[in-house]
Amino acid sequence: MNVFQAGLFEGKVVLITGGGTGIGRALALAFGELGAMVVIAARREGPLSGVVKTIEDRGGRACMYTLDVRDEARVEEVVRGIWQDVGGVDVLVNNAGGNFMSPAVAMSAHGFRTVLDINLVGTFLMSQAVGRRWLDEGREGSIVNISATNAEYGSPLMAHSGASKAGINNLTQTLAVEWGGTGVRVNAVLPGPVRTEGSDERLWTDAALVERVEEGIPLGRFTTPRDVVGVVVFLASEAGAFLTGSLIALDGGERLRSLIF
Ligand SMILES: CCCCCCCCCCC/C=C/C(=O)SCCNC(=O)CCNC(=O)[C@H](O)C(C)(C)COP(=O)(O)OP(=O)(O)OC[C@H]1O[C@@H](n2cnc3c(N)ncnc32)[C@H](O)[C@@H]1OP(=O)(O)O
Ligand SMILES: NC(=O)C1=CN([C@@H]2O[C@H](COP(=O)(O)OP(=O)(O)OC[C@H]3O[C@@H](n4cnc5c(N)ncnc54)[C@H](OP(=O)(O)O)[C@@H]3O)[C@@H](O)[C@H]2O)C=CC1
Repeated sequence: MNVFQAGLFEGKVVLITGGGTGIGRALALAFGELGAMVVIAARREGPLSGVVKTIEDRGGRACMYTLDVRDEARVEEVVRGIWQDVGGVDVLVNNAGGNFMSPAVAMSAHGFRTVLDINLVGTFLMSQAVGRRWLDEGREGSIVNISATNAEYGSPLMAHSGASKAGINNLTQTLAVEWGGTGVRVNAVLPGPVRTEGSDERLWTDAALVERVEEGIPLGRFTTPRDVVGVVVFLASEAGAFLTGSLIALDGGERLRSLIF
């Protein structure tokens, strides 16, 4: 993004979960272009290695770890490895997420728990493993959580996702208060619907519904990964130095649709 100063994240390590696809991939490429050492982590090796190669081909620095954010022992092992390999983390983006569409009455308890575990428990485990080290070392840091607008007004057909994102918003504000004293900032970005490989496959399968929803957005289009990049980079940068516990909606006004008459 050329609105940001070249080399803005030179000397910084940015860890992005789910960095192999969609929004996470866009974030990884952007931080790479801004000079960061980019560390990406997710379950599948294939998408991760593609992103590392792209960053390196563009002259940046990146590395990857396979992990499932639900696996507490693996999260600890990976974060310990990052501290050993690249000297720690300056920015953590909790982006890994899961979702599928189902009426609440038809959703299995395991399906509900799965999404809560990936989105909310995963965000907690990653934040705790990184935050603990920041507090021990008296080191400043910034966490940006990728929440969603469905956290705020209920989430028909995505009860698990809405509940998990509401939990992420609350966790964001709790950690902002608990960790603010040592210069650790914790914020969240709440995108509206974004067309990505993961969401196209699982959520936006009804073309007529997608068109109707898009038409109702005051700014006339869905959120893009590029929109998310702009706000996350801002929050992680010096320009966001006095922001903590902020929940920033990024939806072109979509959540205000009901106000249209
Ligand atoms: C057009 C309307 C606009 C409304 C505006 C809303 C505002 C926008 C809000 C959007 C918010 C968030 C969006 C996103 O998060 S998009 C990201 C999508 N990407 C992903 O989901 C990628 C990762 N996903 C996955 O890995 C999987 O989908 C999953 C989350 C399911 C986890 O995979 P895992 O392998 O761990 O889990 P299992 O496959 O073993 O399944 C676990 C249980 O879940 C049940 N399940 C899975 N899929 C479905 C489905 N499609 N329908 C019903 N149930 C499902 C599965 O059966 C398992 O349960 P059981 O053991 O009981 O069978
Ligand atoms: N698309 C949308 O409409 C919106 C998305 N969001 C949020 O944005 C974030 C990114 O979503 P998006 O880019 O659309 O979707 P994608 O499916 O493209 O990305 C999700 C990423 O998370 C990783 N991931 C999923 N489960 C786990 C896990 N258990 N452990 C580690 N990594 C995991 C996946 O990699 P792998 O499978 O290799 O593990 C994948 O790279 C999510 O938090 C999502 O909820 C928010 C609002 C709207």
